[in-house]
Amino acid sequence: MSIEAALSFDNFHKAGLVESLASQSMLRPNPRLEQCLANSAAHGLPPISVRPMAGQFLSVLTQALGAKTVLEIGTLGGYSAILFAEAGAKVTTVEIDPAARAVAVDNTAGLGEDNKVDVVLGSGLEVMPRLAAEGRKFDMVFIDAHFDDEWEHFDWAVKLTRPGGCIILDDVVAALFYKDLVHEGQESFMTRIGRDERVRMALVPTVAVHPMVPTPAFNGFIVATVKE
Ligand SMILES: C[S@@+](CC[C@H](N)C(=O)[O-])C[C@H]1O[C@@H](n2cnc3c(N)ncnc32)[C@H](O)[C@@H]1O
Repeated sequence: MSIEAALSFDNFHKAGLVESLASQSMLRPNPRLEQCLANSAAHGLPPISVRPMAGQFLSVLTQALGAKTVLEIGTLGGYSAILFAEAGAKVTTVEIDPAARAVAVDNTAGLGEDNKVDVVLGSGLEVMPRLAAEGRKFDMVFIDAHFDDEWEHFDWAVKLTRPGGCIILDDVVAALFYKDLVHEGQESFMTRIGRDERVRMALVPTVAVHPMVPTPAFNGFIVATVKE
């Protein structure tokens, strides 16, 4: 096969197969995560937690950073919160929907003192200023709260992350398309974040299967580190 064929756009059609091959070889069985997904589905939560491979990335990142404290905005049933906790962090996770919060409390029960999950009911923009007023700082902040208030969540995340710590803003590419912000010269939450001198950052584009759409989805996240 030629290099051109190896890099062909058509290969995106096989993104699902590549992800499945990678998942089969790289992911290990995890009864707590499996139970979390089953219990979340049984309670009617939508299948929108991070995909298993993306979750594994978050887990590896937590360990690589040595993160002991993680703040998450958008808990759903607690799938990603469990990954942060199992990677060794104490997790504060914020969920606006009381029904989802109750499922997450159930799913995250029984973790140890050093990696327990505190599921706070409220919106990110209510809870983040409160945490900042308490002087809280986190090693890592993960923002995964639908396509809303990206800049505002990111701004608070910078204030709540220790110097050298890390922020992940998920679903950036999908949000840009959702809000019709993909045009030459277009101002957006991404360009605003891009001008933020408090952080260094990169957009990591992804193509992955998603249970809600039949074809592989083009998405991506911003990873940023707060300057020392
Ligand atoms: C994509 S899901 C989170 C998935 C979760 N991080 C995981 O991977 O398991 C988004 C969640 O954010 C919650 N949410 C939406 N807007 C929010 C906000 N402003 N503050 C807190 N939670 C919010 C939704 O109710 C939903 O449960």
